[in-house]
Amino acid sequence: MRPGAIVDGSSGEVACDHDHRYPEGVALMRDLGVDAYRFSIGVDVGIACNHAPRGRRPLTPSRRIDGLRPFNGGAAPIGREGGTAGAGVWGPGAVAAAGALLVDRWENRPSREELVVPVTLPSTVRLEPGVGDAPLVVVEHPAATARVHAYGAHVVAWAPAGARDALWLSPDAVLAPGAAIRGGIPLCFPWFGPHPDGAGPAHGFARTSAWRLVGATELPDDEQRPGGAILLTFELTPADVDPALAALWPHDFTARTEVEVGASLTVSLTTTNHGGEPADLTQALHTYLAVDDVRRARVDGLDGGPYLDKVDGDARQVQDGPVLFTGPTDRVYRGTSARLTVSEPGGRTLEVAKAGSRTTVVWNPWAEGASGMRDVPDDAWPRFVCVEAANAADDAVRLPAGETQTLMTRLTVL
Ligand SMILES: O=P(O)(O)OC[C@H]1O[C@H](O)[C@H](O)[C@@H](O)[C@@H]1O
Repeated sequence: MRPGAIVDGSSGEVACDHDHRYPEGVALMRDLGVDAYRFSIGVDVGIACNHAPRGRRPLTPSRRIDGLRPFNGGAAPIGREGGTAGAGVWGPGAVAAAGALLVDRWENRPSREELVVPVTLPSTVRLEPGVGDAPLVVVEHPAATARVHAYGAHVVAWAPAGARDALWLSPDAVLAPGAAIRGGIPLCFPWFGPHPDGAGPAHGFARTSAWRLVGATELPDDEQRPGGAILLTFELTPADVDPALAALWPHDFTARTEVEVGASLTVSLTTTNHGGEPADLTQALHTYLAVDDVRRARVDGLDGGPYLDKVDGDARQVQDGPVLFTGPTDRVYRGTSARLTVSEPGGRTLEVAKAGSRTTVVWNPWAEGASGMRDVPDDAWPRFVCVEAANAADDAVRLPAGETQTLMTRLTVL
């Protein structure tokens, strides 16, 4: 379309954006006096809107749409259990109910205040502008400093007192809604790697969703935590997730991320399945460890472990000795539970401990892989190695209805 041909400057670039523009759409329908509207409604909308997810305001009874069903009948009501998604021709009552639903969804969208539930921040914690409306939580505690984005519940920096940062964050990391932050500890959830049907983005929706900060607490100096620590807690429910992405994993869940900032950094991801069916998931705490030069680094603790070699067509291999880096490395070690160390000659040693994890992923893209990544400078790939506590591939998790599961990793500079 010729630029400038439309008076208000619109172009054909966005042909249909109902998801973002539904308030205008509903208003337009009202102005036009239409009495029927053909559309489809997804289970995720039913889940997100027809009951109050934990931590969110309940819908007012007049706006609930229990029993909403297509005119042609046959589809079950969309209720708390999920029900049946349907498409059909809807009558005036349904249009009014759907309009109310859309308005409710809009009115119930997380506000800046909801993304920071009123928690009393310890004096060593402050909020700074982060990504979109989701703040950056800055911790400056005598035991350690850290920076954690509520967007993705993503730790981007952690340095124990007197030490340099143990995590690598790309200087070209994109900090914008919709983008995954390159570096730190991205949370890969509820799937790791490509979406099982190829329908969604890599590594799930957790890393591109705005989590709610629901707690910031000072933990005492004791034997377990010398020097004390700060515990940050973030939560995510389907209502916090872009509905198009939430629909790709249609389960009613609460995910809770706890970040303990102290002499060690502990990150845990706890998932509760509130639905009536088991939920299948894969996941990773995709830790980018800072190293001086990955070509001189070694990972100990995986000797003898079977792995899938993703740079060799998922060939099944067995680790012999420490992991050394001589080219693109992308390995999924199976059945691992041991503590690992990452070290360099004359450099520091990082310990990576974990719990609730059967898989360890070790990754570095090397020059050829990094050259295709716009958020990694060409000369930056030697500066990190990813050692990821995960449950993936053959170690996927089936979370039964009503149950809770936790994946945890703990970093310590030795
Ligand atoms: O670029 P991303 O989507 O963040 O993924 C980065 C990497 O994550 C994991 O380590 C996978 O095993 C790799 O195959 C993938 O390339």
